Amino acid sequence: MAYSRITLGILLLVQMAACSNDEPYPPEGFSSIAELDASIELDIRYIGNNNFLGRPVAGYEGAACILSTPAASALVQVQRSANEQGYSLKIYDCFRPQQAVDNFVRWAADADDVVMKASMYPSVPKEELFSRGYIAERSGHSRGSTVDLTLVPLGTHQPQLDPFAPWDCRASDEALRFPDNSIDMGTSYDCFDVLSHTAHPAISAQAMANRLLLKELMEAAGFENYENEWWHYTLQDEPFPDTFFDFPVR
Ligand SMILES: C[C@@H](N)C(=O)N[C@H](C)C(=O)O
Ligand SMILES: [Zn+2]
Repeated sequence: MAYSRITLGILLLVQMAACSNDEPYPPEGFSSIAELDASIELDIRYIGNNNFLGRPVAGYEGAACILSTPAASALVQVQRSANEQGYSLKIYDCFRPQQAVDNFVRWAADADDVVMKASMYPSVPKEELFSRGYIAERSGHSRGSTVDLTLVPLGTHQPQLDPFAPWDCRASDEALRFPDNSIDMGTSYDCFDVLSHTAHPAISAQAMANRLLLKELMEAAGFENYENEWWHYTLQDEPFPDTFFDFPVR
């Protein structure tokens, strides 16, 4: 009798595991950009060390861009328009699970963990990154229709780099910033600084023209820029405006 109960229990566990493996991925209502348009370059920063923490972030199991299906389809339109002008989109982050945001919050609470401070937030005290609007505790990314991205010349690729070298994300000389095949946007991605505010006047005329080109292309497809970060766009007509999802990125 005891043996058959154990057997039944094991069978139930096996069945539960099989069911959970059968769940569709990405979940209903979401799409993977690589499946819709493989020409869009992916440089998903939070899966590795090249980010403001200097280490992989919780919830990133693959270098994928998952977005709500309307946001993903709109981005494919943007890619077509960018291609006509000799550029491709390059994506740094898309859907961001709540566990990743919680990881940012834990990281921010550790005042001793400042490995990337000099290169990525040199002029902002770490404890003010949230209050100054550079990172959010409830992020639009977790609603699935927000994307961090740039424009790259067609045919180029992200160069290899040492994320821990003494880069300066605000340097006017591009060679001193993190190497990136992005066109010059005035600062590096995730450079938490006033110079990253989209309309900040102290960047070069070329960098401002490049930011405005990205903005025009994105707005034409229904996205809205966040004024504190030239790279951050949200689909205005987002399908899940009140839901913060927590499935992993893969
Ligand atoms: C962390 C940065 N890439 C970003 O997306 N910031 C905004 C404010 C957010 O966290 O939603
Ligand atoms: Zn963002």
